[in-house]
Amino acid sequence: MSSSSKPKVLLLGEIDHQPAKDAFNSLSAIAELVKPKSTNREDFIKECKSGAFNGVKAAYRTFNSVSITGKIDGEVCEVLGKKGAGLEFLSHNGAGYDQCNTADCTAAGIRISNVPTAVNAATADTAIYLMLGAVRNFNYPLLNLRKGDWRGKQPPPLGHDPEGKVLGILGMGGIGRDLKKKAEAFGMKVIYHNRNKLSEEMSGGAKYVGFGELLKTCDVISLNVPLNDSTRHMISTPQFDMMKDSVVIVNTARGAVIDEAALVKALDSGKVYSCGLDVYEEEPKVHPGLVDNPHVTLLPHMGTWTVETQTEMELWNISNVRSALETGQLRSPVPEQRVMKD
Ligand SMILES: O=CC(=O)O
Repeated sequence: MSSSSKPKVLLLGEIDHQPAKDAFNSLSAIAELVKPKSTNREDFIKECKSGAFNGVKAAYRTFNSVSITGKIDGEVCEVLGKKGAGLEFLSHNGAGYDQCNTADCTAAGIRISNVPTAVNAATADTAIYLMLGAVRNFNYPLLNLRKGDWRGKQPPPLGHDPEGKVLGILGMGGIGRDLKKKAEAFGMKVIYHNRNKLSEEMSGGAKYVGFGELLKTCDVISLNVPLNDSTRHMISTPQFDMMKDSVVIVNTARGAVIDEAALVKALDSGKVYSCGLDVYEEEPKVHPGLVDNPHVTLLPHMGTWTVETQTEMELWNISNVRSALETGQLRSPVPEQRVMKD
């Protein structure tokens, strides 16, 4: 096949791990691999309009490529999709694809895939770390030790044991289910709320409860839902008001699922005992009320940040691109578009 007759694959962002670099480069047998020259959205849109990506069938994108393209919204879909470069498949390297507007992509004939499953264990591990940090109040003594002040002038406040506490998992997808198993090893009782009640086998016997009951009855609440119009700020002041006093909040999903300003107020009032967060409403900005609070456990979006998981995610994402090129179908299309066919 001459290179001009091959479809193009657009790489938006970087592939970091050697097995995945090799897998991506092997696509050159069936596609022309192209990268944008642009480093910002304005230039990227101009580059699309210049025809540089015409004939692009599939694109591999990373979370950080948002710095090149901005959000994948109507404006970007216009120049990349069927009225522009002709992109048909957009493979997002991550479980959460809220940077891509699915309705705009659908309208432009672009089908999206994400990376489920591969992220589960590492993200659930991160939730466990954050939960233990918050429940045991480990951040406060940790800060004193690093200041050379051992346990501080006063003994640090006592933490709590996870043993015997009720963990409510909001969103019982793959990550939620993995977290359930791990939390049970700490002696926690797990209940969950989800759009749909799962089979006994899928839920591993965890009790399904309504949203309100979960808010009212849990000692620890972990957020494991995708960010979309119906989950944005699903936890705000009215929901905090329904929770038990001294509840602990854990978020490894997306920051905007929680109203961050309302969380800071609930922490300041003592309604929320502590929280463990990996994600924030306006990353990389973190609310000063969180940064300045020595009792909360915070990470800078590290949920899947391990060699094994990152490698597995990159390989999975490449398998979506390959499947799109070879079969015209994505391996793991996003739920909103699962019925979309040619
Ligand atoms: O945030 C990480 C992911 O969405 O996979």
